[in-house]
Amino acid sequence: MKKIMLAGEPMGLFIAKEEGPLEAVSTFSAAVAGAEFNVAVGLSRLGHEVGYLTKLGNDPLGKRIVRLMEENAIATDLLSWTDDRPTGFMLKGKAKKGDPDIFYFRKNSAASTISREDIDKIDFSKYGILHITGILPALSETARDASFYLIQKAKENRTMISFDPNIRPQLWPNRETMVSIMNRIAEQSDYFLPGVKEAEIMMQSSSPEAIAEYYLSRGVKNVIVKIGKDGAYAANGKESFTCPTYQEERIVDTVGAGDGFAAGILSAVNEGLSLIDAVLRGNAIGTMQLQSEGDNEGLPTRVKLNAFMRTHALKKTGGGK
Ligand SMILES: Nc1ncnc2c1ncn2[C@@H]1O[C@H](COP(=O)(O)OP(=O)(O)OP(=O)(O)O)[C@@H](O)[C@H]1O
Ligand SMILES: O=C(O)C(=O)C[C@H](O)[C@H](O)CO
Repeated sequence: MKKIMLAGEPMGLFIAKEEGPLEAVSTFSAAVAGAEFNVAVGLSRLGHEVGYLTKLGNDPLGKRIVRLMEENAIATDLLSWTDDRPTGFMLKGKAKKGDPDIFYFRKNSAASTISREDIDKIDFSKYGILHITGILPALSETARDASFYLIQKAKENRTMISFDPNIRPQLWPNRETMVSIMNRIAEQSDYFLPGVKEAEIMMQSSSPEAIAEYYLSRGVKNVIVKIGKDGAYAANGKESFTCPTYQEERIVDTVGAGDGFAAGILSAVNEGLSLIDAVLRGNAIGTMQLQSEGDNEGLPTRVKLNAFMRTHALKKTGGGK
């Protein structure tokens, strides 16, 4: 099996220990966030070799992130350091229900300086899949240029491209630029993994079938639309189906479910599993991730994943997210 490459920004994460507005919280616990970081952790826990292209500030948060990468067996050879910029961080609230409040401190961060020079030294022949999200191109002009350069290099080396839009409007100058860049990247992907609400922002339909048809007709090989508690809809031009997700015991924090889902899909693709088995695994890990507070602590080892899939029933569908 080839390695999987992730590219993006890991951040310090401070999670509120009590409910209420972020400015009133008195106790936070420290962890690490980052959409691509979460996917890297998920893949590595399942035994896949992962490389993570990023840039860290030479500061305590950067050191915390690299320590967590090492603890999770994520290769650090694509990582670089800078003394001039800080590692970004974010605050996350504790929600009674639904998505928690978040606030970023990441403008001009170390990772926002990722550029072509960081990519030129990579030997793409070792990597079977490149996974990126819509966060990297939102970080800065150089990071946006680097995102397209990564895609170009991946294509030249026949490395498959997986793209999760992870739409973060607060990081973009305006909606029009965001949608146009997202669509330019999506159309070049082999695996496109939007949430149904994200796809609606990108192509104005909330019908999973219409979303898949739209991107397949533009050359995407596999479209897998995440539909929250209704699981996911997948299509690749040969087959299409809706796959229910698993019954959860309790939802602790909704953040990171999509990243867990991506780890499930990419691990299965790298292992040569069928589309339906990939989506079942994506659904299982997405559901497992909902049941823990951090953005990546709920991501399972293979033993835990197999036990979860064996002992949990599939949910009955209906009623949207
Ligand atoms: N309420 C739920 N019950 C069971 N499984 C869920 C629930 N919500 C999400 N999931 C699982 O997690 C997957 C990803 O969740 P979702 O559709 O919310 O993706 P997303 O919008 O990318 O998430 P996020 O960006 O918040 O991480 C779903 O496809 C599903 O398998
Ligand atoms: O919101 C972001 O930019 C992050 O990368 C932090 C979180 O870990 C991520 O949103 C989870 O998908």
